[in-house]
Amino acid sequence: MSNTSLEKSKIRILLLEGVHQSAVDTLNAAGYTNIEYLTHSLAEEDLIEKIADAHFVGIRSRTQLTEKVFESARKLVAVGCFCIGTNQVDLKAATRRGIAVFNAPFSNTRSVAELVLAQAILLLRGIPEKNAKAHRGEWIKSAKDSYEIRGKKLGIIGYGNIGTQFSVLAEALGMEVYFYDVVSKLPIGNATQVGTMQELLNMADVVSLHVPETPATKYMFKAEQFAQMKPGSILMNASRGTVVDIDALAEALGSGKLLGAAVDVFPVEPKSNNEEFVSPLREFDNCILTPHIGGSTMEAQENIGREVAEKLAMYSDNGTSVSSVNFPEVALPSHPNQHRLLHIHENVPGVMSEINQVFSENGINVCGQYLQTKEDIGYVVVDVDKAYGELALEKLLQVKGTIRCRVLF
Ligand SMILES: NC(=O)c1ccc[n+]([C@@H]2O[C@H](COP(=O)([O-])OP(=O)(O)OC[C@H]3O[C@@H](n4cnc5c(N)ncnc54)[C@H](O)[C@@H]3O)[C@@H](O)[C@H]2O)c1
Ligand SMILES: O=C(O)[C@H](O)COP(=O)(O)O
Repeated sequence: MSNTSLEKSKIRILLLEGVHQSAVDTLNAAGYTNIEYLTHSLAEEDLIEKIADAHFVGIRSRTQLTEKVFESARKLVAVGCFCIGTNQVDLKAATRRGIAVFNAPFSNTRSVAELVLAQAILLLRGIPEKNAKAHRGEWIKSAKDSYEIRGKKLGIIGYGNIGTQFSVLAEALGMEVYFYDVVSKLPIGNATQVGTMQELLNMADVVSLHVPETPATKYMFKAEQFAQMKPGSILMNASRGTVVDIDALAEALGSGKLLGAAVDVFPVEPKSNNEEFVSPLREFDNCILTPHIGGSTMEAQENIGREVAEKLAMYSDNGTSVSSVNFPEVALPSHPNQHRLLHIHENVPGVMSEINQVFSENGINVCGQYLQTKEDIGYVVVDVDKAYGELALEKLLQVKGTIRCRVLF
């Protein structure tokens, strides 16, 4: 598969799921105007049809980029996830095809941390239930099961960008913070890392999940973990819907084991705002249900739009792959008066020597060369005199192990 440098007006960009206007503005400012903008996600068949012509696609957490979808994405150069999670993308399938995947690892983390902090306060005061009842005409003026957040123990599972920010905010309100993570982490403030999840669950008044979706986190929170929680404690999940067994949570709420819960992410989420939200948790007034809006603030979305669009434009303009989640990371200078060859290949012995032979055997002077490998793939970028760009591309495409190669003018 190959690509020569396309005029920017011919580079087709498909943006889905209503990414912020800042993404469009950033791409336009970089000269990319051939943009199809949709406010919703697409069902697999429609996506397969639309993505066939796209060079770049921008998605959020809802769009599933599967092996089957990539199979039809013959022109696709890169994917921009305008969010943190990349579990909706078959990264192996993308990598095998030399498609770089980018995301926005930080921009919405503060928004999530603020939301869970607010939820912890509301749940400890029994507000969701009192509010729901008041809407139905009931008046529950009572201090029963109503607590201050000050002095309570917060247990964070997954002490990454969101977990650490929540930790700092919670300490500022007087919480005692403990965390469990598979990696040894530097505690921020006075937080304490504990050795096992059970230890955390046995002591925490509020438990909050902030892990990514991985095979190890899939249903990591089920009946066994609810049994280990303190009676009258709270569970919050703004990570991924597959992390918690929802039936076990419904059971823990139904039995009165938990004081309350807050859930922002679900194993199955409606595909659009027009679809009904179905969940066994709907019956519980002491469970805050939010439609996967942890990162949905104006600030976060605007920043994400700009950040990911910049990464896509940069990769398209000069091959820079810094902060890609699946690709060797190469930071590249501009290449005035030269042609830049971007060669993605299987990371096996012999490929680089064959690539270098292409230049020596054809008398092509190399003006700059940058190489990085990551697991199964290698990414070499070679700048040559502009007289030789086309020839070098033709020869590089014949190198055994080539996944794709394009030249930038
Ligand atoms: N609700 C939302 O709108 C929303 C918004 C942003 C992010 N998220 C979700 O939150 C997740 C966390 O975001 P982040 O920015 O803090 O990610 P991060 O990568 O910075 O942190 C994740 C932490 O989880 C830890 N971890 C991984 N596997 C674990 C396991 N099995 N047990 C314990 N700890 C484990 C990691 O070591 C890391 O410290 C994202 O992956 C995303 O799925 C949801
Ligand atoms: O991974 C993320 O950043 C969050 O789940 C937010 O996803 P969204 O962009 O679909 O709201």
